[in-house]
Amino acid sequence: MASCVAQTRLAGCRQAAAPRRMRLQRGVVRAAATVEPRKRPEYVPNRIDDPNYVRIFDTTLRDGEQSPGATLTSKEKLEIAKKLSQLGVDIIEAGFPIASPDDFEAVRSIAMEVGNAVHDDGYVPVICGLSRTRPQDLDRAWDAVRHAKLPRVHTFIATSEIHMKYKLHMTPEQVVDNAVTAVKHLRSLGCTDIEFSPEDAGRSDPVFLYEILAEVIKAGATTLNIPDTTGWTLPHEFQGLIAKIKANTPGAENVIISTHCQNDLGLSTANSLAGAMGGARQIECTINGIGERAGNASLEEVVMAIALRGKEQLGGLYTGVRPVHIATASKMVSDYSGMIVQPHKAIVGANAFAHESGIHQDGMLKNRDTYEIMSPETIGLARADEAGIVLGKHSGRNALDTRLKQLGFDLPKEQLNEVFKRFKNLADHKKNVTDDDVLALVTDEVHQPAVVWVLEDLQVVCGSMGVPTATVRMRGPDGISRVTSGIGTGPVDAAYKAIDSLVRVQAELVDYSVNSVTEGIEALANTRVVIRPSGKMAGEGYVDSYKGGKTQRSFSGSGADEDIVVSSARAYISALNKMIGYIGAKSASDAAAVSTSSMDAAAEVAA
Ligand SMILES: CC(=O)SCCNC(=O)CCNC(=O)[C@H](O)C(C)(C)COP(=O)(O)OP(=O)(O)OC[C@H]1O[C@@H](n2cnc3c(N)ncnc32)[C@H](O)[C@@H]1OP(=O)(O)O
Ligand SMILES: CC(C)C(=O)C(=O)O
Repeated sequence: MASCVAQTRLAGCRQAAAPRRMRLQRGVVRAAATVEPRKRPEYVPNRIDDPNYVRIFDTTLRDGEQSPGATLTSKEKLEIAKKLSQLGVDIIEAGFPIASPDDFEAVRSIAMEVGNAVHDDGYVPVICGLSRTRPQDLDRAWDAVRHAKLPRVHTFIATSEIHMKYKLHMTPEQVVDNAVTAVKHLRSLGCTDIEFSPEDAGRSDPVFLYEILAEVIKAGATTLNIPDTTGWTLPHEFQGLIAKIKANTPGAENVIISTHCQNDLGLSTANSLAGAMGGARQIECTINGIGERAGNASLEEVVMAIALRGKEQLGGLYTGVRPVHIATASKMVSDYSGMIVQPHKAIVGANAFAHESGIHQDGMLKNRDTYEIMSPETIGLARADEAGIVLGKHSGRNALDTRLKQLGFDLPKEQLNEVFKRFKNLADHKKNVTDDDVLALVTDEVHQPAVVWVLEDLQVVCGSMGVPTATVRMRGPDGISRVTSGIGTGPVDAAYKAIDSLVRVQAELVDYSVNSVTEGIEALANTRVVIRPSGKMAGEGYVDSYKGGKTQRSFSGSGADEDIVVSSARAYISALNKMIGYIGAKSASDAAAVSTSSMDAAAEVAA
């Protein structure tokens, strides 16, 4: 017989996730190594003054958001765009403005804010919006990006036989006509940085590609992006395709050729690099490789391959990206999108710098270059002891703040105080507070949607005897704290039932996962949930228009705590807050209905 009582800030009932394999502390021996970006050439849409410079076009916010299950709020998109600017990508594809009012607003605010925040060295990212060839799409896209210092519109139409015949119901002549008219339309609006993509180029007739591309160049396109939309091609084929397009398309020498490689055969990074060897000087990619179906070329893989092997093996290619921000960008995208990074993912996976077996560990202890082709510091994973700061029970605010700044987080005082409080609680139970722990706490405190409901306390009674019961105390939107209880099939279910009865919105749990942040029984638990409106709330207003009006919108949330039930509750409340915030953004009357029912429920409980 077993039973337990778990309380916030008490360690009881902790179902710690499986301890991780032993790993060596990273960066202990080796001095911090950084890959310093070289000065980027001045931005001119259709020309790059250095033949070896490759533009990095990030499409995390557009193709990345097309990942099944990923949904980003406008605020999250803005935060990610700021991070991409810090990372130094040349172009940010911020969204598909015609897709929904939300998407339009997100692209517009990124254009206004990030697209005008010029860095000290004069760099500012180009802000791009995607558009079909339809005039209303083009107008909307231009409207969304035009306030950026460097605005771009990216228009596309499919050119493979199968797409033209079955999807578009157009003849090749109609497709060429649509493409040319679209480019001319953009020119007439005043847009001078125009990207054109022949969708499904990887399966299109190359001769038809030369023809349509020559026509859009004449009409005024400045970048020709060659998408391998279905991830069909092999690296040597894709390299050949790019080289042939450059050689056979009249006017190709006056524009930039770009790659956009999907990952259906796991070849997107290889194909992108092969494309660059074929003469492409823009590579489209996403953080963590997220994207439609199996995803897109992963920015961190492309950038690090060029940084490490560009000089020797890729004819001297280089990019303007600052790899030291890769780790924080990866974490932010994973947290916001709910798309967990697999542990063995190249560059950014949890195991990417972990060494498991004896022979490897022996080699690493003798010389880290035996098994590491890059140091973790290169991508921003500097270790605490490198900086001379060991975070623990006796650390103060200054040490925590300094470490956070080294990790890329400059928190305002209030947020720092909140993180510090939780750091101290953790340090009371955990001997070594690692960077991963600190990052989990920051994510939990800072990367949260606008707070509507706050968890104040939680207690669960569970075990093999009796009914699992949870009691929660939560502060509502009116600032009043209320307490209620719920029963469930297990402690997490009971906690969620109690939360539901206070918040009173109907939501279905679609996905739930828990990971330990570090190894050991005292590890922080990191929970991620995905929820969807259900019951009466599953109506029209909550349908995800971005995904073509066909799927129900979902909301992800994450939470971290030493206590697995508390971490689960925090994740659920974060997703609920996001859902309530979205409802508020969609319709003021709906929002009022939600908060009234939330408050009514709370008042009933209080009474
Ligand atoms: C390869 C890519 O990743 S392309 C980008 C894909 N991204 C997205 O689709 C996400 C955003 N999409 C959406 O929100 C919606 O699909 C919208 C708002 C764009 C359009 O919604 P709807 O008007 O309901 O159209 P729906 O999605 O059902 O069908 C697409 C229509 O666009 C047409 N179309 C597709 N590509 C193009 C193009 N490049 N230029 C012109 N028309 C096109 C299709 O033929 C179809 O037309 P039809 O309705 O006359 O048959
Ligand atoms: C819009 C284009 C570039 C695209 O995403 C694709 O073809 O995969």
